[in-house]
Amino acid sequence: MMRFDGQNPDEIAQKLAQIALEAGRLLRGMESALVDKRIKDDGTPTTAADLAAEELIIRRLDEAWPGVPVVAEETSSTVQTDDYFFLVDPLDGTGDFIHGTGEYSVNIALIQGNRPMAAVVAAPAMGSIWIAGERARVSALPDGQGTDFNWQDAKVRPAPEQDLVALVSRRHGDIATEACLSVLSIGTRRMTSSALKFCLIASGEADVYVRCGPTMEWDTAAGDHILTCAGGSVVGPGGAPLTYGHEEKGYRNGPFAAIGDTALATRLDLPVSASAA
Ligand SMILES: Nc1ncnc2c1ncn2[C@@H]1O[C@H](COP(=O)(O)O)[C@@H](OP(=O)(O)O)[C@H]1O
Ligand SMILES: [Mg+2]
Repeated sequence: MMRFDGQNPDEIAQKLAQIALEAGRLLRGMESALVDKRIKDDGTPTTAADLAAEELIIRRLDEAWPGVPVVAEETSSTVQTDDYFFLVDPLDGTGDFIHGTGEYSVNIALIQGNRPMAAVVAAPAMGSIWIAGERARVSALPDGQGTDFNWQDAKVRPAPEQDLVALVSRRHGDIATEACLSVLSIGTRRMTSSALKFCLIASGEADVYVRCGPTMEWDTAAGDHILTCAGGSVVGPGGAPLTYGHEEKGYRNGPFAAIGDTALATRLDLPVSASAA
């Protein structure tokens, strides 16, 4: 298998950005097509766009890094992970893609062991992209057929004493998440879909995102790495970082909190397991 020893994580992240840019253009081109959706076993929708973007990303990853396993949303059950593997959500926020809010993203993370080492989250319809290798950076997505990014460092902000900005899922809420948020002094709640929630915290535009309902590893790995490299953290119950590659759990995450200011961790009280959908 292809090894990554000695490869610079920031250069890997830049290559991932090119792949996400191409996948994002494909998705934008399919936005106005009549969306024929199918409801999966977990109750979430999938479309031809999810499948087309996933197929493209897997092909490009295999060209760049032959033989590295790719665990992707639509085909995860057929893949065996290794020391290194990719986690891919080709279209995170499929519901938003269908409803036209533009709040969907392309998420790709390279995992080494059980933690991410390089990642991209692109939000094609919002025109923004975030990457992280060792440092987190953000750029506008190039227009037309352009390929030039304008990378700037992404950095979290210190949490204000009061009036925190919390991001909450537009489509999935649960009582445990509300209970956890109620102990923080939240001033503004902003509904946002997909991995954009991690990235807005990484860019210092929000403070906290708590999720106790079900999510999958490909929903969180890339955003987790970007936020962590921007100075924040993503923690599970007890304050431990999330770990990835849990095939035995069907790649399901437990509850987690994504925070910009790591001092917020002591104020959180997450339940031990994820709540029902
Ligand atoms: N019952 C369930 N089981 C597993 N994952 C679920 C789920 N309900 C929602 N999700 C996850 O939540 C993601 C959407 O989160 P949000 O509402 O914050 O955008 C979905 O991503 P996809 O749209 O990629 O399927 C899906 O993976
Ligand atoms: Mg997703």
